[in-house]
Amino acid sequence: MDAEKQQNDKLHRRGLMFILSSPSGAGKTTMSHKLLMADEEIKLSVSATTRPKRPGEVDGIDYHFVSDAEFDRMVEKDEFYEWANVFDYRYGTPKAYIRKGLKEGEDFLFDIDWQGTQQLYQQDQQDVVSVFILPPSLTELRRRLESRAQDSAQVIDGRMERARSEISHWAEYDYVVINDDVDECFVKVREILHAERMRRTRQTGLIPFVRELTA
Ligand SMILES: Nc1ncnc2c1ncn2[C@@H]1O[C@H](COP(=O)(O)OP(=O)(O)OP(=O)(O)O)[C@@H](O)[C@H]1O
Ligand SMILES: Nc1nc2c(ncn2[C@@H]2O[C@H](COP(=O)(O)O)[C@@H](O)[C@H]2O)c(=O)[nH]1
Repeated sequence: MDAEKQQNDKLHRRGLMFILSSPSGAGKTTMSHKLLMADEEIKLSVSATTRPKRPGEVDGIDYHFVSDAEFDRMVEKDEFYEWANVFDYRYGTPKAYIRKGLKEGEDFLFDIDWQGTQQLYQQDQQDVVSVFILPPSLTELRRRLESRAQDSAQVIDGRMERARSEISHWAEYDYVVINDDVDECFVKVREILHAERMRRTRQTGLIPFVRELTA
């Protein structure tokens, strides 16, 4: 067990909502997978979506793939923390699982767009940490979307058309990182998470700890 884990075990703290956003193809899914592999204390918030499954995606792991009717039902029953229309489909964060985990001090990773980020800020500002990932250039962004080879040319064109407007939201985020080299970008994302966990206001166990320390 490393020193940071020991510290976290000793001092209770509030869970945080760690958001990664970017224009499509800039690399937030790549960063999310690396973070989930490297950090056993953070869990993915699995969104519900009406978009069709891509090759290799697994229901319940990458998304909860739901019908339009099921999404309507979830909206009606107020089961989402936030939801938005993105690229002709609907995406939303189911509420129950996240609320319970946060109360217990768990951290959650969100791969959501700027609309969802704004909604989470409005509801729960103190627990949100947001990171915007920029591509090094739009040429490279298109190259990545094409090399991922999971979307049709028409879908890729649509995502490229929206890239500028997505990027225009960069200044609404707490942190901005450029994903040029995967490993360098990942180190930065991980450092942000580590530092945010140590924020005094999140470490609710500090007061009793210091009291005991100085008794
Ligand atoms: N720094 C990088 N250099 C080169 N390729 C990269 C880099 N980061 C990610 N990629 C590749 O670019 C493609 C798009 O990345 P990824 O799927 O992570 O993007 P995304 O932001 O999650 O997109 P979406 O919003 O469409 O899900 C993938 O094939 C990924 O392997
Ligand atoms: N507001 C939300 N946005 C979400 C959610 N889940 C994913 N997303 C965003 O949608 C686009 C497209 O994702 P893709 O998997 O189809 O490429 C991307 O920007 C995601 O971040 C959500 O629950 N709420």
